[in-house]
Amino acid sequence: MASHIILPPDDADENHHQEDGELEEEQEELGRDDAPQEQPPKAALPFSATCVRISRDSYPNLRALRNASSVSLADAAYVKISEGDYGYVLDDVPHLTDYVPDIPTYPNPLQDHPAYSTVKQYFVNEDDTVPQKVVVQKNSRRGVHFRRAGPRQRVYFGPDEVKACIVTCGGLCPGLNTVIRELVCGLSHMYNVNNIYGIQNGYKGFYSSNYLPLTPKSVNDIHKRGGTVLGTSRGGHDTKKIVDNIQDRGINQVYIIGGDGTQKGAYEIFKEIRKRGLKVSVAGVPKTIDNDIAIIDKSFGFDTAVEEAQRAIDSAHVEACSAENGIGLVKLMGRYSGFIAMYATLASRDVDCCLIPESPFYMDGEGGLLQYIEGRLKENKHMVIVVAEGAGQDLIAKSIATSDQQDASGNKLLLDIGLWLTHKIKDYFKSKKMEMTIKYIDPTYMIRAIPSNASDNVYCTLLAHSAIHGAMAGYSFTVGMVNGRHTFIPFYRVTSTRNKVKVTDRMWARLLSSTNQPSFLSQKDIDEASEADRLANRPPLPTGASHRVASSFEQSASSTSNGEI
Ligand SMILES: Nc1ncnc2c1ncn2[C@@H]1O[C@H](COP(=O)(O)OP(=O)(O)O)[C@@H](O)[C@H]1O
Ligand SMILES: O=P(O)(O)OC[C@H]1O[C@](O)(COP(=O)(O)O)[C@@H](O)[C@@H]1O
Ligand SMILES: [Mg+2]
Repeated sequence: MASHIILPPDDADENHHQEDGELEEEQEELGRDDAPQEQPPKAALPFSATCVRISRDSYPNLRALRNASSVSLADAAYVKISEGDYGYVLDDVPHLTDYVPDIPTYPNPLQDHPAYSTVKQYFVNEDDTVPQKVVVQKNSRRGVHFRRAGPRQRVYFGPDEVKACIVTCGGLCPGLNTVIRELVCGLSHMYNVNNIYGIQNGYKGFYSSNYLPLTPKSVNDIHKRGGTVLGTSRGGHDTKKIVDNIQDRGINQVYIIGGDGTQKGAYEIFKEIRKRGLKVSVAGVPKTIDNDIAIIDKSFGFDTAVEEAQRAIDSAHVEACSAENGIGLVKLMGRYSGFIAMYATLASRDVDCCLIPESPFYMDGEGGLLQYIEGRLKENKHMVIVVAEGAGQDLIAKSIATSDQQDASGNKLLLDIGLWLTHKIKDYFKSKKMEMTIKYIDPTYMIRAIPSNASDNVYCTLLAHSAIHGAMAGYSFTVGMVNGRHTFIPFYRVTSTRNKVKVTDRMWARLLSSTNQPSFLSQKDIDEASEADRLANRPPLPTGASHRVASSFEQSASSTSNGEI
């Protein structure tokens, strides 16, 4: 592998626009290791001593990488990249040794753990990385890789040294308690850590509440409950106060569970810790019910939420079928991304129309939603509509006065698209003098305030363990599954973009073909999508795609974004 590179902030191009995503079988067996080791002394540099500062202009790949992930000028200083043969790029995560000199290392206590003694090749090779894109052609460059998660042979914290804390922030999500439980049990059982604290009610709990001591006993049953035993909140991120408290209380591992906003907060905390030269690992565990965090395959709790959303859709279907010209309308979570609505629709097969924020639609006239509903009722006598809460906000704004209110985290407060649609549909059929009934179901928090299902529970366990292994090994990162492998992802990567349903990808096409709804895309929209695809070096959409585009989208290139295959 070639030299490490940290992109310097001083040559960053501020105005540049975007141009352009189980451990054992492959591992080398790594032997036992018993003695603590001193690191070779390093000069105290502002950046990693193992890193070479280079001019970004001389590295077109790095420029593309930086542009592709929208790294801000300030954050360019923290980007840590290595290049290898055939276009291999490692988008690496920060390590304690980047800024703290002479840290001793210790043998990983797992090597003496009876439960793990049966595992032949337990430790991950330090050089293991995971590709962001797994679909390649013969001449493809190897592309961006992330450091593989998993236990390292040597750790950067001594047996009694660790003082860890756990915080949950943002909205609820099934599985939060499982992650908390597995962080506590994993730290305790795998690394013999006894000092673990819970921060109460989100970021503000760092400086405004007592820290709760957590033990495997105190968290034993919590995975069976929804919510978070620690409490959560939006707002309250004060970097200086938070890091002051981390420093004053001697915390050296910070586990932060939360969504895109929370991971941005984790990044700010990491930067302040680094500025102060503290020996503290920051590990983010991404949480989002909307599945909108970039890079990762899927967020924990998402499957559970989709399963619960099914129940609402089933009820809507029963109501719709039992009335003459019955419409069942279900509103599901999804502020900016319609993954829950899309997957619930695909899973249900009872849905006639799914509306998401990524796919603008219109109500009136030829090809509009009202005409489609009328046709569907005449044909089938009932229909089910699923709408993501962030869909159609532009339409509501046109018809009623709106204000730009925000929640404590700065998220725009949405208008109720479900109620608005209900009134519009009723008015339309009244004007047509056509009998119909509409039943509006809004399960809101019911899909996220539940315990996680079996597969999410296992997923949460693996995420928690990966976070622990990474923190013990001295890294700061967001943990995430990429192409089925657990990885350490740089904070800036998961916070610089939001994952969205791509309406020009196959998954949305599958949905269109399963509901048979109009795509609401004009030829202009399709042309623009084709151009975007072309710019991203993907095969363009076939020309001549028309109003119903499902079948033509089937031929478009496969995506590497999460949730779409
Ligand atoms: N850009 C940011 N910098 C620092 N903290 C942030 C930022 N955005 C959000 N936060 C904090 O992260 C926490 C959760 O954010 P929020 O957006 O509400 O939820 P989520 O993490 O689920 O996306 C809040 O305490 C909020 O103050
Ligand atoms: O009412 P709250 O608690 O702010 O949460 C509601 C919002 O949170 C969300 O669930 C998104 O939160 P995530 O960060 O978990 O993706 C939205 O779908 C929803 O609008
Ligand atoms: Mg969010």
